[in-house]
Amino acid sequence: MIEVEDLQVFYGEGRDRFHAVRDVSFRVEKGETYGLVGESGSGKSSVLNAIAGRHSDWTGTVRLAGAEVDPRRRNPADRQKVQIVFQDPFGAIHPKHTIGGTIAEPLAINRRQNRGETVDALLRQVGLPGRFRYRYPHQISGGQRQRVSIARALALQSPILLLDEPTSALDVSVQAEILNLLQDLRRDQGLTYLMVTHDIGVVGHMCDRIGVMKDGRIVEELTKAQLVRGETAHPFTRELLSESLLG
Ligand SMILES: Nc1ncnc2c1ncn2[C@@H]1O[C@H](COP(=O)(O)OP(=O)(O)OP(=O)(O)O)[C@@H](O)[C@H]1O
Repeated sequence: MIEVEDLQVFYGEGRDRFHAVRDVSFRVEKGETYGLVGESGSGKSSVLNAIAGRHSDWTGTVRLAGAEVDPRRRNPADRQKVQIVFQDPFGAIHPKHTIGGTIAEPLAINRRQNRGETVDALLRQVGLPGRFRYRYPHQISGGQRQRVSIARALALQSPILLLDEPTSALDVSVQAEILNLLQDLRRDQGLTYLMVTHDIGVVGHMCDRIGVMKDGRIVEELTKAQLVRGETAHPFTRELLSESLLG
């Protein structure tokens, strides 16, 4: 579902040009969850934003659901292949729009019919009552807001979700609920996930494989089984895992 080859991501121009991601290649199979982990500034979000079409200064090859996409997503069909769920559900939702309006926005932009029914179905899928469509973001909890972000990301039936630290801004008590919801959705709808996380607990709960990033490169790939057995070849990964476990 996701194939990335020799991805290079840049920021800035001229003398300020910064090469943030170097020679990154990986693939994610349909139905799989692939985690990108690594210290702050290692390039995880840059990879996600390039794949999402949110940052266009990159070279390399990105194939989504079998077809190559260009950095600017000139083909409108490419814009519906991936959706992104952000860390901070409050920042991602317009404070003056109702929940129903927020979820319906991508449907309206894409001129989809039967938007009311679709919003009801999406609320149900993320475990929120239908009456929530009339509420505003400040009237619901952080966990409920993240459910709304997920509902909106599901609206166009994109086969790939990019998850950028989807639970790190939430209370510990609701983190597992959101992770369980994401797992159920992945299973029921055959979705493929690429997620960025700092949290080794989230990796253990969600990821089939991880790519460990350092200084813009993937320095090691591990399956969940290798991770659980501590079979890491790279000293940096061992350090990262022990820090996460301690933290
Ligand atoms: N808009 C930008 N302009 C300039 N440099 C940027 C920009 N965004 C990111 N960078 C730089 O690119 C590098 C990778 O950043 P990125 O946000 O991808 O890392 P990350 O691993 O996701 O970090 P974090 O876990 O803190 O989000 C960093 O050195 C960062 O300073």
